[in-house]
Parts: sequence; structure tokens; C-alpha cells
Amino acid sequence: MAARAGDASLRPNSHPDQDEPRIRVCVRVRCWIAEEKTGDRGGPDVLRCCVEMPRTTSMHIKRGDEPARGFEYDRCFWSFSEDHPLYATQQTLHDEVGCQMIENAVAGFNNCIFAYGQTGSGKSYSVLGGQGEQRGLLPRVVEGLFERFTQLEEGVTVKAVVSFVEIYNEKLRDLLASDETVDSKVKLAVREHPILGIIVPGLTQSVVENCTEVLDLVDYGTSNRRTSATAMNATSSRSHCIFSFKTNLISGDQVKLSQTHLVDLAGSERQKRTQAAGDRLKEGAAINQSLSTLARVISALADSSKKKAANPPFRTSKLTHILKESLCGNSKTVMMAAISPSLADYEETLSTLNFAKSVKQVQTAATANVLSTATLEQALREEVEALKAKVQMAQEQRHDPDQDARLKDMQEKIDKQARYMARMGLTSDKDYEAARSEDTAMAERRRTMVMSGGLPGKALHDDSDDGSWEEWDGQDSESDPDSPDQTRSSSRRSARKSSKTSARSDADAESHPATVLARRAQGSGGEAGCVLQLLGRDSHDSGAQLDAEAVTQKLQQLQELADQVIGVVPEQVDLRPLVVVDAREPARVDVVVRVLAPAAGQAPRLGEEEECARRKTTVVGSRERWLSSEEFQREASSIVAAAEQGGSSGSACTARALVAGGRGGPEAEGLRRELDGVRRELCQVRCRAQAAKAELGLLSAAAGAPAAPGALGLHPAASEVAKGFQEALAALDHARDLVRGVREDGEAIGQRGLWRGHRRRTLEALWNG
Ligand SMILES: Nc1ncnc2c1ncn2[C@@H]1O[C@H](COP(=O)(O)OP(=O)(O)OP(=O)(O)O)[C@@H](O)[C@H]1O
Repeated sequence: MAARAGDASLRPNSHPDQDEPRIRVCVRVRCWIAEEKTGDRGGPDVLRCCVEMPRTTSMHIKRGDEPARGFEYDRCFWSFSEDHPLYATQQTLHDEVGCQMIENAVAGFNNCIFAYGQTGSGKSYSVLGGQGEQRGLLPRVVEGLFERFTQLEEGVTVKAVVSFVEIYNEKLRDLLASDETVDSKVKLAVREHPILGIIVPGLTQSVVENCTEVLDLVDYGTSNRRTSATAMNATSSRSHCIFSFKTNLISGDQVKLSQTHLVDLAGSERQKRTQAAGDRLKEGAAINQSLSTLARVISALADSSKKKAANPPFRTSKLTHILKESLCGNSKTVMMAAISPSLADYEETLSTLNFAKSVKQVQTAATANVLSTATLEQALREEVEALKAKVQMAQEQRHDPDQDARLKDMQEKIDKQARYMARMGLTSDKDYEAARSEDTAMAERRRTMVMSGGLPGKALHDDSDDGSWEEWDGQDSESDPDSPDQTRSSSRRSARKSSKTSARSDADAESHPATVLARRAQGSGGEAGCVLQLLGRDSHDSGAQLDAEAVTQKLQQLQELADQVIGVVPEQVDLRPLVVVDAREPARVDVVVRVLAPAAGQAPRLGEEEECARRKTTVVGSRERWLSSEEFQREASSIVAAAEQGGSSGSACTARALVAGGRGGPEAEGLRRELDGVRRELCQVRCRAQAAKAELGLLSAAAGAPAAPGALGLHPAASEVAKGFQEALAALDHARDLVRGVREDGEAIGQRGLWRGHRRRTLEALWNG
């Protein structure tokens, strides 16, 4: 029987951690950075500090005459000015946070620290840091751990493996992969393993025996990360990255398992602050999507801590799925909220402080993972045996052409499991040595690659441009290999930040979770179909009525879910692209353009032509009516002309002109593209859900006959379909939020345009006496 690491029955010595039943929250204020001092960033408010720290547990933020707002946290770190009595260095952070993580790991607890904050607020500095005294938490924790291992009592064997994964545009990338081991076509995915918890099968797990080996891997992985210059940070991390350190402390027949995650999240700022466009905008959308899922998960978890019903949408983004255990399960977790001291960043800082406040409410349930080696090994072996049995069964029942691929997949899983067991010292010493020498050889290959500048990220980048990804907005930007954010340096830790790689130029609407989930629903619908057909056939022989009813019921549920997914798109999701085009100060015109092209009810046929034909114009503050495309153009031109000529001619001046998208400022253009992307994804969700529904129709027919006893009601393939649909619904919810966000941004731009017009008219009135 498979038993899970979180299963207390496995742990004779396990004891729930009573002292820290929730996520600990720390806040750190950084100092002024070069861009702020030289005036390269922001306006006049940049060098005005808006925060203060009266105590080590409270942070105040204040803007102008507004009353100060106070927040209480577990610990605040003041790294703003060295002359402050509470000034916190990198060592202070390590003493207060890192040392505890080391002790937790040795005691067999899982650990996680995640750094959250806007771009340029000091997340990477806190987690990775620089050299010497500037070293961040990660190198210090690793050093401390290996030092601590030397102090363990005699007879304790330590096995350690590390992994380093990046989430970029909702795709997982193995940062430790060498080009010989990684097949860029194989997609990494997050899985929930019955024994090991959350895992990413296929991710490189390197055996390490000393600190230098780990730090070399950290350097190697960091140099592969995606960064690029934004308006707010010259080397901004455009991805989330998770460094994981797993240890097994084996003593006699007892093993203490621990897993430590150090997470450097991408910046949480709003896109318009980074002036993102093209690929940066797309990255921003993916970052915002995963961070907003994180916020929703935290809010649901906070609710459930208050005994309110909540269902956190962990699976909606890779980030939250990977961190699921750390956010609410068996882990001692710390959030590091990084903030900028600058008044120019007031809004972002306030939002970070508010988010940090909500995280404080989230409860976890850390338990020391102390198992008997025999139990763990047996559980893992049983898992392998179960997989083998599945292979055997599948071989005996060959019934579809994809069977070979599935068998291969299962065999790979078995091999991976065996490799994992070897690396964690759970099988023979010989196996461990084999894994170790495999990893040493791989480390050597990495070194060679670093020296020659041929990092695997390059290969991945090139491979991914094979056209298999759908274009986001039809624009191919930043393909200049010499552009600063495309550079990839082969230098080591000293050049950690500057050597991070640039973002892909290819678009990735296909990888949006809504699309992926819908496809999964479709895929698992296929699997469920095979199962049902098989069982339907068998049922002729057995004829068990009860099971047949269970099957029918299950199918009904699936059918309802499918209907929900399909039904929700045209009715509830507002698919109308709202384009607000901001005037770019043409001579005497203030033009605010709003084009509403209602496409509700036409979701699957959203061609540009159709939209043009049904354009509905809204003259701000004036009237509303339907226009044909030509009428629309005429109307728009005449309003613009009137405004250009007169500047004060009644409604033409007060009402802002509506023009077709062409006159848009960059902000409006960005919004429109973002919305187009969302809309396209929604269409894909809908189409795929329809396909899955059609498949379900076939399934219903297959299930018309009674099914085999005990087999189908809870078949995992069928529940997968249900899960897929449920997640597609959650993705749709999220998409709706996105649409709403885009619309609000649009409104804000419109308001600004109107305000500018008002200001100009006032000035004119003053001027004219
Ligand atoms: N406490 C600090 N002391 C000195 N310098 C700092 C401190 N915190 C941050 N910095 C500097 O501020 C700059 C931005 O920090 P960092 O790159 O860590 O931000 P980030 O939050 O990781 O940004 P992004 O999300 O864009 O990657 C860097 O040059 C970093 O060295």
C-alpha cells in the first residue's frame, strides 16, 4: 500500500509542530539603489522615503498629508540606512531566518522561504545576494547546513540532492539540465506523488556532497535564468525560480527527510509601471497570472483558517501547484516581503504590505518527517511494483495504438523512481555510487559548457522557436541577438545577475493554463473513453446493475461540468474588446477613443471583420448608438476634425472623439493586445471543451451497457476529466478577472484623457480672459 510522507501513521516519532502553525512573515526595506541616486528612474518623488520602522515587528508607510498606515509582522528588517540602530545586513537576515531553516532541516522538517515584492525591491538580493558579505540566504543556508552535518552524532549518514527549476511563461525549465540530458520537447509537469508529495518528474536531481558542489550548481542555474531590462530594474528576473535542497539523514533504521525550497519570485508590480510591451508584456501577463493565483490561494487559505469554506485553486498556476505543500501543508514557511523605500513606489509597497498581512493568516501543519527506512523503502518499492503491475496489465490488454507510448511513459516513471531511491541512499551503496558518478560526470559537462559559453538555455531557446508555439499577438519583437537583454554571459557568480538570459521572443498563448487545462480535459476525456469502452464491453459478460448506475451518474456529472464550461464563455465572460486610445497630445486635440466591439454570443467567430461590421461607438459623455464600419470611421474622423479645428466647439470638444484603434498610445495598444490574447484563449477553452463534450457523448453511449463490477465509478481517468473541467472553470474565472482588470485600466486611461482635456480647456479659458 502506498503511504504518503505527510501520513502520520508512517512516523513513529512524528509530532505536529505547535509553535509555528502558520506562515511567518518578514518585511525588508532596501537602501537607495544606483538608478534612484542617479535619477535614471522615476520622477521627483524617487528619493523621498515613505516608510519607517519603529520596532522590529512593525512597518509604517506614509504619503504626504495622509495618515500613516501601520502593519505588524513577525519580523521587519531595516536595510535602508546603515546608521539606523536596527540596521539589518545579509548576516542579520541569515541569523534570524536562515539559521532556523538549517535547524529545521536537520530535525526533518520541510522548509520554504519565498521572496515577494515588486521588481527591484531586493528579492534576489535577499535570496541569492552577491559576493562575500553580500551573500544572500541561499549560499549561507547551504554553507550552514554542510557545517551542521559535520556536527551530527556518529553513525548518521547524510544524503543530499538539489534541484533548480524556473517557471517562465507558465512553463517549467530545468535550470540544472545539461544539453545532453535535457530534451527540450519533453515538458516538465507538476505531479502529486502518493509518497513523495509534490514532485516534478524528470527534473534533474543532483547528488551533492559538499557546499562547493551546491554553489557551483546554483551559479550554473542562475546563469540560465531569464532576466531582462525593464523600466524599473536593469536586470529584472522575469521568471519565478525555486531552488530545492533535499536531505536524508539516515541513522540505523530511521530516516529524517527534509526538503527546503528557496523561492525567488518575479516582480509583482503592475505591467504599466514596467512600460512593458511585446514579449515583456506577455511575460508580465504570465507573472501577474501566477501571482494573482497566489493571492487567490492565500486568500482562500486565510479564509479556511478562519473556518470559512474555501477551495484554493492551487492547480491554476504552476507556481501555486509546486508550492502547495509549502503554502498549507507540511512545511515551515517564511514569506520575505521586499519593499522599496521610495515614495514613487508607494502604491506597490502598500500592496505588498497588504498582501504580506493576508499571508500572516495562513496556517500550515509542519511535522517532522521521521520514518523508518524500511517503511519508506517498502512504500517506494510498492509504488514501483504497482507501476510494474500496471505495465504488465496494459501489455496484456493492448487495445489502442497509443499503448506503446503509455508503456514507455510508465517504464520511464519506474526508472525515475529507482534513480530517486538510489540518490536518496534507499537502495544499495552500489546504486548510490552509480548515481553519484553519473552526477559528477554531468557536473563536469556543465563546467565545460560554462567555460565554453555554450549554456543549455541557448539550445532550449533555439529549439523552442520551432513554430510549435502559437504567436501571442502576431508580433515578433526583440529578435536582435545583440540587444542588451538578449546577452548571455558565461561568467560565474560574480556576474550572476548580468548573465541572466533574456526572455523568449516566441509567443505562448498555447501554454496559458486555460488552454492547457482544457486540452488536458480533452486528453483525459479520451482516456476515460478507452476505459469506458473496455468496461462497457466487459459488462456484457458480468451485467452488474449497481456499477452501471454509478457509471451513468459519473457521466452525468461530467456532462454537467462540460455544459458549465461551454455555457460560461459567451454568457458570463465579457469578450468585448475595450480599446481606449489615449491622445498623444496632438496640437489642440484631446482625444479619448473608446471602441466597443461587442462579440458576446459570437465567441467562436471573433474575426476582425466581424468586429468592424458590428462596432458600437460610445462618445464619452454624449450618446451611444450602433454604426456600420464606414459610418464609424466617418463619425470618428468628423469628431476629430471638429475637435482639431475648434478646440472649444461644444460637444465636439467636450465629447472625446472615437477613432479606430490606429491612433492608440502604447498603453492602449498593450491593453488591446492583452485582451486579444485572453479572448483567444477563451475561445480555445470553449472549442476544446466542446470537443471533450462530444467525446463524452460517445462515452455515454459506451456506458449504456452495464459496467464491470467495482471498476469504473471512481476510475482515475474519469475523475481526471472532471478535474480538468473544474480547473478550466477556475481558469475562466481568472480570465474574467483579467478582462475586468484590462477594462478598468482602460477606463483609467480614458479618465486621464478627459482630465487632460478639462485642464487644457481651463487654461484656454484663463488665457482668453
Ligand atoms: N539590502 C540591499 N542592500 C544593497 N543593495 C540592495 C539591497 N536590496 C537590493 N539591493 C540592490 O537593488 C537592486 C535590485 O535588487 P534585486 O535585483 O534583488 O531586486 P528584485 O526584487 O529581485 O527585482 P526583480 O524582481 O526585477 O528581479 C540590485 O542592484 C540589488 O543589488
